[in-house]
This record gives sequence, C-alpha cells and structure tokens, in this order.
Amino acid sequence: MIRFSVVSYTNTKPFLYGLENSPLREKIDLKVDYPALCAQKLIEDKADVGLIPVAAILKLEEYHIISDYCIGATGKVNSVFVFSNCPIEEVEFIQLDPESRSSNNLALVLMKNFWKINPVKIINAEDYGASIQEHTAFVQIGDRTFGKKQQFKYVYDLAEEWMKFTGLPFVFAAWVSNKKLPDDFIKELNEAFKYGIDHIDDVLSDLPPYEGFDLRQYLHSDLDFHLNDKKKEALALFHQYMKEL
Ligand SMILES: C=C(O[C@@H]1C=C(C(=O)O)C=C[C@H]1O)C(=O)O
Repeated sequence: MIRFSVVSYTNTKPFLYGLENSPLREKIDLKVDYPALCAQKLIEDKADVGLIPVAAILKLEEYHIISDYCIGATGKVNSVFVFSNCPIEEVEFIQLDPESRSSNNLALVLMKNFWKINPVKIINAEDYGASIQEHTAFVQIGDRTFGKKQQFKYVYDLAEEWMKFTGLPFVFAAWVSNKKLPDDFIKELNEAFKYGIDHIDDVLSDLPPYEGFDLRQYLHSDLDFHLNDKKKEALALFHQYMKEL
C-alpha cells in the first residue's frame, strides 16, 4: 500500500473523487488531514505521497513533485485570508493559522515585501480568530473561512494580494512524494486527478450547499488546479522570498 495524506478541505474534493473512481484506489492507504499535518507526515516519512503545502517542500530531504495538478489560484482564491479589524498598514500582531504552512508564509512574505509592515507573529494564539484587539489580525485558510468575509471590516485575499505584488498566480499545495515512485503509478495517478477535475459538476452534486458561499464558483473558477509554467515560476519566486524571511 502507498500511504497518502491529503488535505481535508473542500478544495481537495475533485482529487478525492478522481481517486475514488480509479483502479489505483485499492493500492492506496488514504488519509485526510489538515495541510500542516500532511506536510508533517511526509517529513517524518509517515506518508509516501501528500497533497502538501508548498512551503513545506523546503523541509523535505528528498522530494518529487509528481503531478501537474495542484491547489492554486489566478487572482482571488476566496479561501485564504487575512481578516483584520484595522487596515493592514496598522496591524501590530498577526495570528498565524495552525493548520497552514503556505499561507502563513505567504502572509509573512507580503507583510515584509508588499505591505512593508513588521507585526509580531503569534503562533498558537489562545484567542485565535477571536481577538477583539483593534491591531490584531489573523491568517485563516480552508472551509473555516467560508462566509466569513462579511464579518470583518478589513479582508485581504492572499492570492489576490500576491497577484498585485508579483503579477503571478499562486500555488498553495502540490502533489509531492518523499521517495521515487514507479512511473506507471504516477501516470495512473494523474489520470485519476484529471478525471476528478473534469467531473467537478458531479463533485458539486455530492456536496451539501454552504450558506453564504458559492461552492460552484469556488471549485470552477476561484481555484485553479493546473500547475502550469506560470505557477511553477510563482512557486520558485515564493520559495526565494521564504528563504529571505
Ligand atoms: C486554497 C487553500 O489552499 C491551501 C492552503 C495551504 C496552506 O496554507 O498551507 C495548504 C493546502 C491548501 O489547502 C485553502 O486551504 O483554502
């Protein structure tokens, strides 16, 4: 069995749909985890393949990006935000999301290089996401952000801000193995992913509706699952900025 750790959020449903409908399914021990844990499992060799935050690639001794599919966005992603009670230029404390690796680092890169601010980082805030301090903001990713945009005065979509900063799309998570896998396995895996991405309407019909959030728009347009050349360029640039943090 090949051990998989994949993101437990709605953004991953098309990939799961592809896997569930693939003959490969029987060869895979499939676990869904929050993204930071997917990364940890690959680092500790508790999984062989992960849909992992790209920020964590820098922590792997050996890695192979095994797919031209990813979790990415070209412009607004609609599920990765900094929520704030004050304008970003006035933020003094930034609470990071314990489930994230990429977006936490993306927020730090943008704060340093784009917004030119240097707030205090808070890693496991006791009042995470619930601070009433005016100058405290927080990073949040995934389904927990659905419908939350309306609740904050200042909301920054980090894929959109990255696009303003660099003119590039962004890659949040990629399919990575920590050891070399057989070529035919990788080929079948990518066929399964393609099948899932081609059947987003079927994925949507299996999902319960989400009040105040347009799942159809999210899966069809906000997310962009193709790891194309522009996204690879963005990934290299992001890693470069991360190293300079
Ligand atoms: C777009 C998203 O991409 C994700 C963000 C990640 C991160 O910040 O580490 C990791 C995996 C993806 O699930 C999201 O979760 O909303």
